[in-house]
Amino acid sequence: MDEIEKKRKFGSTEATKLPAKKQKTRAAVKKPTKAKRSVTADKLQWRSATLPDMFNDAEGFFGLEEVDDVEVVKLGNNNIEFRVAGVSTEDDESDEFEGFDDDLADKPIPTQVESEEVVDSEKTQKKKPETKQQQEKPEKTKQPENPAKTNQQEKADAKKEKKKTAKQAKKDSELESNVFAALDDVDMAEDDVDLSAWVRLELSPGMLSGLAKLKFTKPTPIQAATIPHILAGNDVIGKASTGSGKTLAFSIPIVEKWLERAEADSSSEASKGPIALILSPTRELAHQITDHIKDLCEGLPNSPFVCSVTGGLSVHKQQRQLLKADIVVATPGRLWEVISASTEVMDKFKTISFLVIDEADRLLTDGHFKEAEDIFNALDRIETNENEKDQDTASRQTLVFSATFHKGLQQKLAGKGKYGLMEKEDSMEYLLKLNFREENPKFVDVNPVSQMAAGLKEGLVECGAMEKDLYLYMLLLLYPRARTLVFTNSISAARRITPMLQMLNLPTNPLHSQMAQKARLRSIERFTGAPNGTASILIATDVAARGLDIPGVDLIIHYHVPRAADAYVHRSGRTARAEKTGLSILLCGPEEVIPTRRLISKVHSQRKGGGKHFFVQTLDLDHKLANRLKPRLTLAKKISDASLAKEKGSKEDDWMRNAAEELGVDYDSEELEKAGEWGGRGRGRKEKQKEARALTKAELGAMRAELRELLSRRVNAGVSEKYIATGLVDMDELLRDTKGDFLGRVDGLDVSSL
Ligand SMILES: Nc1ncnc2c1ncn2[C@@H]1O[C@H](COP(=O)(O)OP(=O)(O)OP(=O)(O)O)[C@@H](O)[C@H]1O
Repeated sequence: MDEIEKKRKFGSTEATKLPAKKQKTRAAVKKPTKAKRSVTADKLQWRSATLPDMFNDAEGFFGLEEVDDVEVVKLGNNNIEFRVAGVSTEDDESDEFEGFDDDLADKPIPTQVESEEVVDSEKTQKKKPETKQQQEKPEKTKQPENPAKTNQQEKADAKKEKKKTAKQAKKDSELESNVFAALDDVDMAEDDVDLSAWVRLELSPGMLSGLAKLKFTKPTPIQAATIPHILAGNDVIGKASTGSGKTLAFSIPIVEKWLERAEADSSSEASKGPIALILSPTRELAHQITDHIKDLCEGLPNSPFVCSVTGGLSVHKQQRQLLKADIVVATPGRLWEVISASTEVMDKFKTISFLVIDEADRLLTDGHFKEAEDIFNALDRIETNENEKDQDTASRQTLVFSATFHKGLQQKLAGKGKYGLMEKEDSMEYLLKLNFREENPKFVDVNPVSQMAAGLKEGLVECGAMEKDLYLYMLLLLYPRARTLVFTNSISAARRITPMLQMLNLPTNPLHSQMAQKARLRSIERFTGAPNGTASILIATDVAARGLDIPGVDLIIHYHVPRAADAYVHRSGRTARAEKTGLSILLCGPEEVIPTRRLISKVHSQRKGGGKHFFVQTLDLDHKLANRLKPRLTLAKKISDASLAKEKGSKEDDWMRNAAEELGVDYDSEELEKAGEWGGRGRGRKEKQKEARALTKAELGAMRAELRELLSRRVNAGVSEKYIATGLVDMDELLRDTKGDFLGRVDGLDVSSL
């Protein structure tokens, strides 16, 4: 950017009037020491411009590129020409860009012909560097003026050449040994990975090297249990806890089959149509699955074209991509929109060998099923047409995966076949909407006892209804180096909590479905971008609950108790993934105690045995400390609420002003309010909003200053002689010596009595 800025500046007319010193330098380099050749813009050495963080170049959106050492010459007819340094034997002093030529700026612009002539003469001078053979060949036509001198010269030249060749050879051999060393490193890295645990699955060598590159030394239990069935051609329903590698459980066999197909059809260049369609309930998850498959295929000599079809790109573009796709990962709504608009695209799907439904219990219920059903029906239709016969069962394989399935699935699916299932109304009737190829899909449940990841610890904090913000703040202080995901049940709560925590100097980002896609990606990026060991907080709704594999999440806080048990399982599953550990804490208000007990008993029902079982530990936070933190929290809340209310108010004002204009009446917000706009339900809240809006800039400024002062003051944590100084102190450290007064006399929640 700097370079470009510099060039732009020099290119302007003011820039031509350089200070005397600069003019002098320019005069010195003006001697043509290095010939330049003309090239087209696409031949220049463009590279991506690094944007300052504030521009947040999500997805390379700005797409800016920069280039160095290029002279831009104005030609006639508004044309410009790019000149770069050609091969030169002269010294390199002129390499530094010294601005545009004064002559060019001051002189009339040359005509097209003149400038072309210049370029041509340069071209002829500089043409290609001579080959070694040409250099060695003596020029027959030219007679030497002084043979003795020429002889000497030739000797010197030959010596120079020999030296140059030796130097080059040395350089080459160094380069070669470096390259081989690097390759050895890669081989070593792959050799180091013991893949014997994968052998039983009989995967191809290409696939094994892909897994070695990912450093996955052994299959996870769900992979070991399902891959052989999928490779054998069975329909599979796979259940395994969150973060247990379900994505690769279906992706490895799909890519294996694609490799087989590609080898068999190596004669044909054109895509035969996709081999697999993978459906996912959210965009983020679809992109994540796509990336995961791409990572797996990275080292393959021949890899499939994986294409995600979600909102965000134009329908036409996605249709074009679908025509050449080998594996399609899609959200149902968008896919249906894209394929139902083109029979050509729709027809491509008759080659599907695998239909995968990830997060099946969510995708086949909720509001998603209508579009998913349209897709299934269309797939059945084109397959039937293709085979020109009525079909009861699909010829494609159906693979269904999730960490949670409705209660009763285990007994009902295991070995009883789908017809047995149909009779039971409370069973997985949504699975029966799928046209399985087999009567008995293989049901694989690798965690029949617990749905929760093995490395997960669960805790609960009981607090007053109005104290949730305070206890959330305390927990965040307690884990000051954690990557924490806080779940709320509503978008408005996520919107409110984010600025409040930001006011308290905590690095917080929001994530909910009313944010634009780019802002969502940016939030996740910022959340994950914080260096390890530093605080990073994401306040999210359940849009982030399913499937997201955000690396290194340490702590989940349920600000609201989730409305359903499966949401609790999936939210908590964003931590303790891939055999790591993590903590999930529920903030439980008085009105949430009964639903919480019900929820925990449901989630841990399989683990229930005789006696007391404390799967969720109650954490007793220090109320004295809470009281000391209250003033800063209250102030932060007031300031952020005021900012939100002002923002909301000005939007409402705009809306009312527009409405009044359309009606042709005068706008008077007071009048309209009196006329009932603020009355009725939620009046108290509206009153508060009104108060918050009424705060002046000066009042807000004073509150900010007070908060700053509070945050800089130390708070006596009541633990030995140590203090909380700012929002970012290691409370773990503080608590290390305590006798349990803070983290508490740990009482378990007795699920056996539920
Ligand atoms: N064989 C393996 N060895 C080590 N890590 C693995 C292996 N397979 C997958 N992983 C890693 O485990 C993590 C979790 O995998 P994945 O996202 O597929 O989990 P999941 O079971 O689909 O979880 P969820 O139910 O939350 O969607 C990923 O980071 C993935 O790269």
